[in-house]
Amino acid sequence: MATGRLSRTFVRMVSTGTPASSLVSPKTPMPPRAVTRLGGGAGALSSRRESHGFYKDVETRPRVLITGALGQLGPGLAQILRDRFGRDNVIMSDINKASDAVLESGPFLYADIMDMRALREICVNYEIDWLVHFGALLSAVGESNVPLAMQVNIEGVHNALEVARQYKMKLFLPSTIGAFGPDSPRDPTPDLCIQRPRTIYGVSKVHAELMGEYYHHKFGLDFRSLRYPGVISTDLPGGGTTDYALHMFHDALTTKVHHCYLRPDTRLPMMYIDDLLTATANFMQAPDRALRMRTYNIGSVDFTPEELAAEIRKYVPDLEIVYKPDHRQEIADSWPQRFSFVSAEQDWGYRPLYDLSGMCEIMIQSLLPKYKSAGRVKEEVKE
Ligand SMILES: NC(=O)C1=CN([C@@H]2O[C@H](COP(=O)(O)OP(=O)(O)OC[C@H]3O[C@@H](n4cnc5c(N)ncnc54)[C@H](O)[C@@H]3O)[C@@H](O)[C@H]2O)C=CC1
Ligand SMILES: CC(=O)[C@H](N)C(=O)O
Repeated sequence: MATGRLSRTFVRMVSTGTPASSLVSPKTPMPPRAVTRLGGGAGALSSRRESHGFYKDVETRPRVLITGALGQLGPGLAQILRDRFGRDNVIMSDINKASDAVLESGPFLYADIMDMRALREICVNYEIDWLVHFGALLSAVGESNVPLAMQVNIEGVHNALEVARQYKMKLFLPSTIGAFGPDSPRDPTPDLCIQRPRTIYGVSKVHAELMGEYYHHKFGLDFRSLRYPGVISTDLPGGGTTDYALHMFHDALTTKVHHCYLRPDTRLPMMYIDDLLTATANFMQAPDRALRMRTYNIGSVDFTPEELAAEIRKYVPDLEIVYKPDHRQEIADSWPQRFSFVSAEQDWGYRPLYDLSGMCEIMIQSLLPKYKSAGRVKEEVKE
């Protein structure tokens, strides 16, 4: 069948609500772990692992499902895991419609994390070994819709935990600097300290950390979590408090004016996406014996809006920042200013590569050609 025809069929299946587990991009039929040795046609996915004959590959080539994979972090993590475990062993899923680029890149499914039956079906039918649970509402969006944030960030986590327990999968779900609050030590914030966050996002993440650790101790679930700082990437973020930093890069290259919703001296921990995704993949692969804890802080730099602006002005000297703090200021004021990640360094060899100037350099280098080709770069930028 022609790809174009299959593609339209896929879109129709999504929009008419066909059960999640039956939706695989036909552009990317999902073969078993190692098609070459199976010798069957692509797409001849069996529900019985022994028919693949690759039991021992579970360690080195696990099959991974990523929920909420269409956000800021999912596509990048899918890419890294596909490089390590094979394209078809990493299935992206979300409740949003995937772009052509995502559909071309590997298997994609519709999966709502609130739909427990569909999650079960996917995990059984596609023999999922590792569940990466990214589906969530971030801090600013969460505050504007608390009931939905409670559903997605709390009930969704319950579903992920239960599915992972029932089918003996490894579960990774990220936590955040937002899991700390104004009573936590903020400079630096260690792994273990008082956690009394003031946002529904933070509360739900502390809940996820504690529930994951409880499932680990009670049921032996291989639960792992990293507390991420604000993530800097060329892809735009999904509604958090740290988002200003990404928008500042985009505004610098286009309008040269950034309206900042935080005060100029608001310090927050941040890191570049490549460091974060590599760390996540390494942490998931780290031997269990190396982990003294199930939840670790990671990070690399911390800066304020005025420090970031000063660094970006090395490329765009006339960048103007207009400060107009809003409700997100209160959230930022309750979060860590500097993050301690010595335990991650000691236990499983965490090593970030990008400092503030390296991060700015790669962001400008990556964004500039895109904006130039779109004819949106306002004037000369120092490369
Ligand atoms: N991006 C960041 O700076 C940080 C992210 N994190 C965590 O990393 C994870 C991924 O973050 P991002 O990619 O930035 O988030 P994002 O907001 O960009 O994407 C979240 C995705 O979840 C999906 N989603 C929402 N409701 C869903 C549902 N019911 N079922 C399935 N999917 C659903 C959305 O469609 C969206 O594609 C989240 O758990 C977040 O809390 C933690 C700290 C920092
Ligand atoms: C740090 C985060 O968890 C996220 N970027 C947010 O600002 O909500």
